[in-house]
Amino acid sequence: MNSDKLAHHLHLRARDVGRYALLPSNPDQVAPIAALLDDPEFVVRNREFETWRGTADGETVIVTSTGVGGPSTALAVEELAALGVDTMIRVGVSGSMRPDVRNGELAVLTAAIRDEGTTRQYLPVEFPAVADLDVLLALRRAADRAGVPYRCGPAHTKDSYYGETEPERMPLAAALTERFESWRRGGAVCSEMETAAVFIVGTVLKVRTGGVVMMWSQDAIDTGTAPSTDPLFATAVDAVRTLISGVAAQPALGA
Ligand SMILES: O=P(O)(O)O[C@H]1O[C@H](CO)[C@@H](O)[C@H]1O
Ligand SMILES: O=c1cc[nH]c(=O)[nH]1
Repeated sequence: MNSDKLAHHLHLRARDVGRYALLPSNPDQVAPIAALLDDPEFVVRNREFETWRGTADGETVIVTSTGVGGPSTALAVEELAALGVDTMIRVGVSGSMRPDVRNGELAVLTAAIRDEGTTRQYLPVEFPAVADLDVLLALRRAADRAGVPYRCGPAHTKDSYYGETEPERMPLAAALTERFESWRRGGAVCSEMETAAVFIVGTVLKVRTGGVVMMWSQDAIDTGTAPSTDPLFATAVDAVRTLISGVAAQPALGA
């Protein structure tokens, strides 16, 4: 993309970004994540897309919010890739799908169940939504170093938050419950709303993607007692630093 051309939704230009992006969905999480980089600075905000920039080992890293769900996430990944970003990590919060997970554990995401609509406009649903191996390994290393409990596995990505958290009040209650149980029995770790879009759009555009989320219990969400996201943010930034330090050995897909 011409460095002067303004990305339609993100309001970024190619000169604003580098190769690396961290992607929370929540704009409120952008500044605290950027604060863990060197020389953080606000860049721009348009709609739900707020961007800050910092550096790690002298490399530019941006933090951009994607908004909730597949449609806005897909266009963020599209516009960032067009600007030259080739490595993107989803950072967020999810519900847990395993009874033995404690509130506040992290999930390093190997893949995503495409229980949403956006990615079906990119690839047939049989195509797997998977993380890039180098990004995945950097995230797992960072989670180890953070010293917090974590799981690795697939996320369930859906379009309807309340269809997941309150399926009983939906006309499709029986089907939703049965499908959710099948994801759980198949080994899904957590449920959230963006990872499938990050992985599939990233695959199509040949950029490296990964994801890490903190799992909050429904009770913690309902009572406003959710644990601090500090270990989540530290893990994501540490993973980017690892990728940057090994950058020569890890070319982007298709490079
Ligand atoms: O906390 P974030 O990262 O926004 O993630 C989860 O929370 C939102 C729903 O409340 C969805 O975006 C879901 O993916
Ligand atoms: O259960 C949850 C919690 C957070 N975000 C989700 O999408 N689901």
